[in-house]
Amino acid sequence: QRASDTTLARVLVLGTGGTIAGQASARAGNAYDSGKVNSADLVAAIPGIDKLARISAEQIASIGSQDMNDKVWFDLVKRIRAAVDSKEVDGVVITHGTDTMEETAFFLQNVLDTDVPVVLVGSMRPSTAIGADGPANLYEAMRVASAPESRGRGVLVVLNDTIHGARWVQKTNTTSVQTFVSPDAGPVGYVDTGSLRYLHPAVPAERAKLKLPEAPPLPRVDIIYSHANMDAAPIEDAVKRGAKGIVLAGVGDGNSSKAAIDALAAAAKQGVLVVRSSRVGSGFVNRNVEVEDDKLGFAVALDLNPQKARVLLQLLIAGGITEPKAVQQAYAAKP
Ligand SMILES: NC(=O)C[C@H](N)C(=O)O
Repeated sequence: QRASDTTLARVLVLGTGGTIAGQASARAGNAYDSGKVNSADLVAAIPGIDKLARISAEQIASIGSQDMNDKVWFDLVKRIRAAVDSKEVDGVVITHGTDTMEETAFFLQNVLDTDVPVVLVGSMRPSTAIGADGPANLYEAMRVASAPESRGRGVLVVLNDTIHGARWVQKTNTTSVQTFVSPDAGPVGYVDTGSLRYLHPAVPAERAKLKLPEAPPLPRVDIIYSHANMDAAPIEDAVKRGAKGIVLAGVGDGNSSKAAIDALAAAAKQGVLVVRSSRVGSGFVNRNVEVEDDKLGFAVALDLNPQKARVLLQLLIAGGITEPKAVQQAYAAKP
């Protein structure tokens, strides 16, 4: 960081861990431990990144994103809001594991109310790997976060030269560096070390304007995975353990066996909010096609996959929403 660089954007890097901060382990040839390198060291190792922005780095957590949790989410929101409110930043980069990156991105999108670019970045190979993808991804995320044309696009995910929107992005491959895709919408743009291209102009976000409770945890919402020969037990168990909402990761267009649908209807009657989504990985779940949503009191997740549908339902319940109709409206919004 040089004093003469005051024309450069100010970007705050918030580290949470993940493979991008991973280090090789002796367990196996390709083994590693997530979240070992802090974000300041990740940035310092990238030649030329200081020419993109005036960078400050802080550590919020050091975890694999399989351990991502409400506390880290609330801490991220608090720090980002403080930075935005005090006008100390022009952009934010969050280093994050890829496993639950889409959930964190979607959560932040629903609760942050700012035009400042917030960009999540990770990697599929640890920092010590041959051909580590983290440095290029982080460089590109910095480019995106520091660019004025990234303003007003909501929360973004950058990996492998591609920029995705929080609503649409999902991890689709267990190991490939080309793991993130947006099956129902396509990416919002492309970035490499020399260029940044958005495919469409920024449209003002229809924000869900969801109010976060003062402190974690968010209400309990369970995802129930549907399959052949499905009985009612997993749904009845979820109700017994106090789930306030159930997201069905249904077969096909968000469907399940008669026993499971009956159990969901019984849960809905007791005031548990039920949202049907699909385990398929792309496409919309529409209302009343094979399931009588109006009659049974269900909402459908539309394009949201089960893990994102869960986050939204948690936020809605936390915000005091109790009616399936109001739930349905929130799923239709495009924050
Ligand atoms: N590629 C990765 O980042 C996977 C890792 N388990 C994580 O999500 O933290």
